[in-house]
Amino acid sequence: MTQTSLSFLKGHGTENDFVIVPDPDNAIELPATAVAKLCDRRAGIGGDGVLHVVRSAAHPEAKAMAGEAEWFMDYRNSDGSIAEMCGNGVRVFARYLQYAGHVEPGDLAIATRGGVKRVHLDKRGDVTVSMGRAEFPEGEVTVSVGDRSWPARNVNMGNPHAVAFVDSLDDAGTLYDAPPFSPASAYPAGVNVEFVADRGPRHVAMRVHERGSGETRSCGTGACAVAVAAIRRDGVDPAETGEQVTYTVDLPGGTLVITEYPDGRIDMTGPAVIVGSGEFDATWLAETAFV
Ligand SMILES: N[C@@H](CCC[C@H](N)C(=O)O)C(=O)O
Repeated sequence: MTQTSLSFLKGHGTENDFVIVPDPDNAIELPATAVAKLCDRRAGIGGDGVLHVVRSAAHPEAKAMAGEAEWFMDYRNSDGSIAEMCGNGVRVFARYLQYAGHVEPGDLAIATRGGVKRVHLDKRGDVTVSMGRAEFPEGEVTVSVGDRSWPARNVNMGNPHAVAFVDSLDDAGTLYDAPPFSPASAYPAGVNVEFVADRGPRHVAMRVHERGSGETRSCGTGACAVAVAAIRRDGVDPAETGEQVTYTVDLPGGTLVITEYPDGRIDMTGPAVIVGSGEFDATWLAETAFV
């Protein structure tokens, strides 16, 4: 069925920005070309990705989670590719549910491809997400910029990350292109690459090149990957010390606070903002070929 009217919202979390498309009954499909057009900053609304808001019961990938979480975050990168998880996206998604009157501030659960995420929504300002546990797949990885290379920590936060500690964030260069990594077989489905510099005790700064979106001003899963990599580098792994540990992660678009607990659970706290809302023009919509 061709879509003749559709509304959208625009939101961001530490300037990782999203086009939000409410579609409770999962009535539209989002081909990669349509997502890329929505995210185009000149010919579309513009964003690092799309948050397609669907009731879990109405989406084949989320049905099994419907008993636990009413809403499913169907996340897409700006090139139209599908990702397992988006940490900033899930905070903005929660803020949207409040904005639309679907939930009250407090505790809620959101279904994602990375499983059900528990969220605590302050009335305004911050949202905390329980991000689950990091995994550290085996294997040495190297990332490069020009003729310089760094060893990178392989971290999986539901989605893949390569975390490289550098002296200066300028070492990452322009980040127009995805930094090459080796071995080439390390990330068959691509990877998000983080460059990290120290700012003080338990305080780091990072830049990220996101799979499917390019350099963004923030990445929530990336900030978690960076924090757990820094925690292990600094020898304060909560599983060993028995103490929870909190790191502050500065990104170009703001600051995220990450806590890891002795059982490996990770909480991420940061802002989530709804900027505004609108209706797509019917002609633009028809040309954009939503299915
Ligand atoms: N910006 C997101 C991550 C989005 C997905 C990522 N680009 C991928 O393909 O894995 C975040 O805030 O976590």
